[in-house]
Amino acid sequence: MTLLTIRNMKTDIDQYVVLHDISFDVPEGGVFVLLGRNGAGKTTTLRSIMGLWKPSPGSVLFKGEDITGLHTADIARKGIAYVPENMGIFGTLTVDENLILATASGRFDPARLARIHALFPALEQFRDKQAWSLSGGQKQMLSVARAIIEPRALILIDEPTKGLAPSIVDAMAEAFREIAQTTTILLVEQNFTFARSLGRDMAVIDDGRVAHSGSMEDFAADTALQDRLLSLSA
Ligand SMILES: Nc1ncnc2c1ncn2[C@@H]1O[C@H](COP(=O)(O)OP(=O)(O)OP(=O)(O)O)[C@@H](O)[C@H]1O
Repeated sequence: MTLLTIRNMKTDIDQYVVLHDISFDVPEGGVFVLLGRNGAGKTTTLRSIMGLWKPSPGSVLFKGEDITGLHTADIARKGIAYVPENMGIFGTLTVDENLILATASGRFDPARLARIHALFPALEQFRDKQAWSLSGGQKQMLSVARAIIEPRALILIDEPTKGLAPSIVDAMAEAFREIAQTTTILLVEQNFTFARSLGRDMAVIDDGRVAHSGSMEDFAADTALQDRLLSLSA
């Protein structure tokens, strides 16, 4: 089943056309990866889905319902969470306070909190520490944990491995595999090794357009296409 359908999305920021024409389908379940060079329009695509930029024209369908133009809070209430590149956590609040703030009710579901602690043990160990004092990897884990503190159908995650050590990237990949059992992940990623280890389907954005979409398996096997679209060997 298709969970998210993007059709002919065009997004202007001030007088600039940033997204010219974006269309792709995210199937329910697993990890869908958006790849592309710096400045291609990946973050703008996530922000447009979330209603932080207003695409016009174009449409975003979530579970078949047109959510284009809805307020961001209403889009979130439909079951979509966003983990931005800057992580969006509150440095002077503790780990637990950051998680509580991400709930609608202001209370933890103990079973969900236990699952998060199993996924990211550091968040249990440092639950009373202020978030600014965490390592880069732990902050990233906290930002992902905030997105799954309540059940969601879809989480949009922007470059979670940026600046992280390889061992932390491996731990993140493990956690994402587990999360993707129950929650579809739309992942923007520059780390191709990480992306290909997780992604089932993928699309490449280039200059505000979808330059390629298909299975990750086929894309990973086509080094000429990777070089052309991502300049991986440049
Ligand atoms: N607030 C803004 N005002 C003007 N232009 C913007 C704004 N935000 C993004 N852009 C431009 O839109 C284009 C796409 O940016 P976007 O952040 O979506 O790219 P990206 O693919 O996520 O890149 P990166 O991998 O570097 O994060 C870039 O040329 C960028 O300069």
